[in-house]
Amino acid sequence: MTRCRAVAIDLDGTIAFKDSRVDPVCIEPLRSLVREVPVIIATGNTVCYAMTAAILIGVDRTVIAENGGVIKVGRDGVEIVNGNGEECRRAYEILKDEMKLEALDWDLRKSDVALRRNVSIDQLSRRLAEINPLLEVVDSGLALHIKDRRINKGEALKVVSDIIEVDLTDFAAIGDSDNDIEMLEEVGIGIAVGNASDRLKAVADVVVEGEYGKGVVEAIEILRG
Ligand SMILES: O=C(O)COP(=O)(O)O
Ligand SMILES: [Mg+2]
Repeated sequence: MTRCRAVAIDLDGTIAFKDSRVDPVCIEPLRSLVREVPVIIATGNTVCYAMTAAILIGVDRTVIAENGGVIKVGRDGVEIVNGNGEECRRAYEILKDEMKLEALDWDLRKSDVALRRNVSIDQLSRRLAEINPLLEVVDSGLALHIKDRRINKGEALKVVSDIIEVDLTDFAAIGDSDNDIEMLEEVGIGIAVGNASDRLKAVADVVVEGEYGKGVVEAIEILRG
């Protein structure tokens, strides 16, 4: 028995190391958990990446991608795209030469713009505010993301919670970075892994000692009570 009715889990920096290789220690525990409750990947990465990861890891095939900008409900189900992708791309085009920005997965993204982490987030945030105050930058630890301020993993989780008919207060969420803040704030139990950012640890209900997959294993043990 688990203390929650569903789990939302971040991918990079949580299930996977910083170089994107999955930490194998958490795979069997996740496969065992998904036999009890839905386990939903919520990532800043693209939707095709999220879906492939979900299938290979063996968790739920409803996924949240692009920091909540894309929700895919089952492998062959509907895809919900939110956020002002056009404005994000416009801001990138304006700033790319000036700030030497390098876009990642440009052709695969439908909502936000992901960037290599080679620029100062403060500087980029300041310039972005001048161009379009409705946009913001968030750091996933893997990439910087230019995104619509209204979009985040927490908002997307509200949509998923309606679809799967599980209250947000009955969800647990596990993550490592600033792009997980809203998700951890929205749910009943927010858990930060040991390698999490200070800002995420500050909003978490529980901070586990283990890093990456070991942290996920510890979080699952806590959820089992
Ligand atoms: O920035 C990304 O693409 C991935 O980030 P996340 O899986 O840790 O949310
Ligand atoms: Mg992460």
